[in-house]
Amino acid sequence: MQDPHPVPPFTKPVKGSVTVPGSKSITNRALIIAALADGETLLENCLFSEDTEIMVKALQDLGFDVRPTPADKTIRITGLGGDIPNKKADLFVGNSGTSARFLTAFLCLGEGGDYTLDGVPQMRKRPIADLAETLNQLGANIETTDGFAPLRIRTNGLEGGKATIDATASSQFVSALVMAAPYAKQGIQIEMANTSVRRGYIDMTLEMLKQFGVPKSSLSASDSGYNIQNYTPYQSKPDGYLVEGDASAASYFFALPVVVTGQLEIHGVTKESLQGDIEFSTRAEEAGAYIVWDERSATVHYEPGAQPESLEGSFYPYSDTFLTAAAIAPILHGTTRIEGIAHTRHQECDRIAAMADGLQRLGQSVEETEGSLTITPQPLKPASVATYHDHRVAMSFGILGCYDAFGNGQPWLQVEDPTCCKKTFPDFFEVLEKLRQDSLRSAVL
Ligand SMILES: O=C(O)C1=C[C@@H](OP(=O)(O)O)[C@@H](O)[C@H](O)C1
Ligand SMILES: C=C(OP(=O)(O)O)C(=O)O
Repeated sequence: MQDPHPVPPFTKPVKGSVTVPGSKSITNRALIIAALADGETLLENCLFSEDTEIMVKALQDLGFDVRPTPADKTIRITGLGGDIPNKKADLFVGNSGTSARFLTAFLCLGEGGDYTLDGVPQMRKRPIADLAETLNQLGANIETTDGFAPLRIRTNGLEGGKATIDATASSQFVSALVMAAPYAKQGIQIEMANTSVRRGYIDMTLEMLKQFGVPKSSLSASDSGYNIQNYTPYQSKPDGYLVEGDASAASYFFALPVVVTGQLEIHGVTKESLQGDIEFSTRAEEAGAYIVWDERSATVHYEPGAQPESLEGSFYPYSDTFLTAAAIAPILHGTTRIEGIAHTRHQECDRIAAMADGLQRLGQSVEETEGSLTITPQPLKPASVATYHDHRVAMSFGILGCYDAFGNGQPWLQVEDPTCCKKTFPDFFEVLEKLRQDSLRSAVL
């Protein structure tokens, strides 16, 4: 793929269908849970991307039998009931937050192990100290490097019991603890140090514990914390566990008709998703889209000539999608103000700064605070947009680039380092181009 990638605009309303890849959050949780269960699990509709390959490779490095078959989107994995076979391993987690946090807690369950866990330079800046501290309160032995990766983890099983966590920086800390909890000697009772935590992701984790056989009576959740009992092992799923389509990835396709008008079927999504990011569909409706839901798909309609409304308010619960909203703000009517996103300054990159930079290059008026971004549309200028190794920056601006800003069908927005979307959606730009071609063809028919 050319770098920077000139995004070819849609010159006709979108008309077609797209299937979103499997959910990253669910694939990586299911891998951890299935590795802890006793026996073989078949995971279906898995995501095959950098973040899930990192998790698969880490589990293989730990001695698990994990067999991915990308052609049919399945992964077979044999769980060992809480045992971790290899006692020494140096794990590489790239820039995958879920892998880094989930594996840290998972490793602590092993007996007699000595591990290191490290990633790319950006991972060495992403928060993990609060998780390590809480695990140490629960009997683990984790050394950080001044509060960050690389970590050294020496293991002797996890005692568990009561601990406090500050999960302001990442909800993944709590999800990591919750998934390990049934194998901690005393279970885990987590008290939240404060109430600002993105509960949707923890609810997803608790729901998956139940799907893998943990009885409801062994789990309790309240505003102040979570209590997960021990001796509630996961049940393997030899007949299959179906991973939902990725709701964060779906946000790009909920936004596309708002940008280019038309009608788009999105397959693999469900309104009753385990993933909070499905709420972006409601924001697309606020912008003027009309959505019809089916059991496993949604059809998004946007009438040519409609005036897309601006978006306002908190994206805190589903902040992976704030970038989608920010990128389409230039074509919305009025000022878009996005709040509740301070924590995204410590993710794949400083996401607020990255979006502000790209939008300014495109001629937009942008104001940022520590936790918000305000975009007032201005005439668009052709530009090349930096993506800071962040898949969501690349994909979001990819959607804006589909807008035929100058009415001549010529690319005007270039996405730098477009292959960074391999983190969660390796063929994103190919899928977008196919939709454009399909839309051209349907317009001719
Ligand atoms: O638990 C998960 O699967 C995720 C939680 C969120 O992270 P933080 O809670 O660290 O913001 C989200 O941004 C990430 O893409 C996936
Ligand atoms: C923040 C993200 O990922 P992670 O934290 O899993 O690296 C993301 O995918 O937007």
